[in-house]
Amino acid sequence: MFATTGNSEETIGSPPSIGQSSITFNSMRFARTFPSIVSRAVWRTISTNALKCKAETVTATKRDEYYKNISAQTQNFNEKPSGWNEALPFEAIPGPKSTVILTVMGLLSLMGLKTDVSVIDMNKKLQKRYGDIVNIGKPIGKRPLVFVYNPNDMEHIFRNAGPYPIRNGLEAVTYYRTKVRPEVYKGVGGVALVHGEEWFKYRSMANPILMQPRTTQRYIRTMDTVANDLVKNIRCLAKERQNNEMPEDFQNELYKWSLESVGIVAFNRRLGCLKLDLEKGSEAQRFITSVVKSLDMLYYLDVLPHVWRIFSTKHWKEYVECSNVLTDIALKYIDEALAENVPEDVPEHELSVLHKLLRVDKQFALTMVIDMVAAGVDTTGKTLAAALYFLAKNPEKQARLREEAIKKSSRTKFSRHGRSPGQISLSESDYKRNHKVGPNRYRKLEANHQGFGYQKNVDVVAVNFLSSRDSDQYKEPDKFIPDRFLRTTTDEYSVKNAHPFATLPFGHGPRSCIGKRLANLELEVAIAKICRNFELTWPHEDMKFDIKLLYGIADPLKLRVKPLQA
Ligand code: HEM
Repeated sequence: MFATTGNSEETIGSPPSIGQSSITFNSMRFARTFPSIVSRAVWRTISTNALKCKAETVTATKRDEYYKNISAQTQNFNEKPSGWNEALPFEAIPGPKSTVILTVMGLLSLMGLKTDVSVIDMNKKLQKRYGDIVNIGKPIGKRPLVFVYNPNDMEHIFRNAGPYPIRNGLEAVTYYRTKVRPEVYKGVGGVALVHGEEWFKYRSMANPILMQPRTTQRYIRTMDTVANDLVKNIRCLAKERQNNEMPEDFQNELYKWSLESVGIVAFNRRLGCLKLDLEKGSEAQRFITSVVKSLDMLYYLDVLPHVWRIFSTKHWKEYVECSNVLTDIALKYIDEALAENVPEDVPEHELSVLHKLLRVDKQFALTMVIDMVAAGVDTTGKTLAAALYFLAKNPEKQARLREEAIKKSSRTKFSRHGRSPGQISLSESDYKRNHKVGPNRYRKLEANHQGFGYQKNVDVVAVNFLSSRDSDQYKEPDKFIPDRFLRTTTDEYSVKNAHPFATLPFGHGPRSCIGKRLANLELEVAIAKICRNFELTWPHEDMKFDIKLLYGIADPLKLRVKPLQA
């Protein structure tokens, strides 16, 4: 059922079999060395959460009862919460309100010009000037926005988001699906886009398919072959170039890897993105270009004011062009999967993710796989880029990782949960904390919700990229210090001193990232392989990081890689 069209056969270095894979670098010791901010933070927050929002544990059979319970525990939105009358009106929230910066950025984007306004600096200034809760006003075409900088307020927002948390945004995608290609999407918006009962319906169908550990387990072997292909490409690039330095567009190579990885799950086939000699007009190349470009465009269409609603901007046209390519190729792959005619009596657990989605419904499968690709390429590709950069900058940490990878590779077996006994999750490590690629967390607070002391419906942006680098939360927050996540660390570096909501890389609650297990698997396999096969160095100035749609490296990733005998 798994079609291989990529260049996966050759295994670089050792070891070839999955039980002996280099993914097994996550030994117990290393796991103790590089654990566990997010997992612990998420675990703590989930387990103490008044709403008991354990999205990943919801099974198909129990989900209705589960969510009914959550609803019962949530406040009744028809009643004003206590303290409502004493709360201040929305207008009283301090802030620029005039959205001058966003409007200027929007107008420049309308003219097709790039802006050099640093989102990070802008937020630092806003917080300094107006405090922890800032009224941004109403940017063109958007709802009124409030930025929140304090983890206590973030906690309040997430805990009170109700059973169907609303994350507004991505209106351009919704518009495309409903108005530009209604004949394809037929009103099915997709789990990342819709809200309320409709979201709950899709998410309840998708959770048991995507969030179960055995789903991840099923793809370990193929993730391993994809990572081998990436390693092979890095070897070739190093050979071709002076000083073994990666080319300026190396980030694109990492996007190819992340698309190939998520593509395996979404389309149940190798897409062939990692072929080195990929022709410009080939389907795989068109697919990569469209995915990466459409995500680029979403910064202009979604983050900046929505001028595309008024004029058909250059960015909107490019977005539509890319989305058409993406939609048509996805449709073709889905039709090919449907043509496989999987007998109805094949048990659910033997099916691939795509075939499970197709068993629900073709429309649902289409939106789900496109959402997976849209949400799973940039995020994972940027996280890998940043992780490699920090490893290159920290040779002793890199050596420790390599040593463990090599030592444990031949002994560790995968557990039935699809993890090696000591396998760390990068979401639990400093890699991820350093690279909260999703810089902000969005929630809409509902009507009659008191919010944090202000009487009004508000769209709230929890500015997580600042809180997760706040020196009040983490000592020397910009330093790559994995030991701060050790359970045994009790000094002033320990994450135990930080607020659990200060860093939320995968969000929180029932609407948190549905691809989190998958992303962690992809990253763990790739980082282990790369570290075993190369010594990474960074002989340049420090990398700049910035935010567009996501947070990530802003300079070319010109890593130097010295091939090793793995
Ligand atoms: C390092 C990689 C990734 C990071 C950091 C990340 C982060 C996030 C975050 C922060 C959210 C919003 C959560 C919230 O609002 O509480 C989200 C949502 C989502 N992610 Fe991921 N993600 C990653 C990879 C993936 C992958 C590989 C997939 C593919 C399955 C994926 C699919 C989704 C989807 C479909 C949603 C929307 C869920 C919903 O609205 O119900 N993500 N992700």
